[in-house]
Amino acid sequence: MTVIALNELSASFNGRRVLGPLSLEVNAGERVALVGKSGAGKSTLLKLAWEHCGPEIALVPQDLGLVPALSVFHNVYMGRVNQRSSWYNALTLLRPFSKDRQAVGTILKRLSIADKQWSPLASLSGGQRQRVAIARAIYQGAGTLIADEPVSALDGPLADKVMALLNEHFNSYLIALHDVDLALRYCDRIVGVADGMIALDEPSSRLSKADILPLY
Ligand SMILES: Nc1ncnc2c1ncn2[C@@H]1O[C@H](COP(=O)(O)OP(=O)(O)OP(=O)(O)O)[C@@H](O)[C@H]1O
Repeated sequence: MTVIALNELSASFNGRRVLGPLSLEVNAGERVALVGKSGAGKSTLLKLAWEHCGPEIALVPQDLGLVPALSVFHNVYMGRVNQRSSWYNALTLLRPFSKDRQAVGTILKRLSIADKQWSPLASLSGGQRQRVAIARAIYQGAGTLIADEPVSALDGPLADKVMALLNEHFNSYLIALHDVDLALRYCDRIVGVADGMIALDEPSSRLSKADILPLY
């Protein structure tokens, strides 16, 4: 089964083509890293992919899409806001139900930010905010994830921990990663983008770092 299917996709800004035309499929069970240098077109590709295939696919956008005025809990809860009735959401805004507090707390604990559950998002660091956006995606409960550099603000051991958690929660994903070692370690397939086109598409098991570095 295909979970992400893009057919002859292209994108232009101000009359300049920055992506495609390209086609890309991600099958259920495939964890795909999108790699390539800055400006290659990865974010544009991910945005279009989510527009074509969302909203049942979880998303971690590059700008995270969090609400600074809300608590960490409520930002994570947003992952399920469309799955709940409006009265349930209104009550949650005032006084969250204990089962939701627990479920969110468990995810935050795995991301080493359980102590921040009731902090305003605005008081968090960049790396902590990134983990809140990841928690929201996990809480959504979708099987597939699209994420744009979701661990870019995390140090080495934490980035490893978070990638392992994503592999635990998502059966399939398409994730832009600038860290080639992480891509090779956690993803089954590497798709390289250069000048808005797919320049590499291989199983990770057939690639070494040296095969990917020419894309940069
Ligand atoms: N809103 C926009 N208006 C004009 N040009 C844009 C816009 N967004 C992206 N571009 C251009 O499209 C091209 C691809 O950008 P994109 O953000 O997709 O690259 P990227 O590979 O994700 O880069 P990075 O790794 O730095 O995030 C770049 O040349 C960029 O300048």
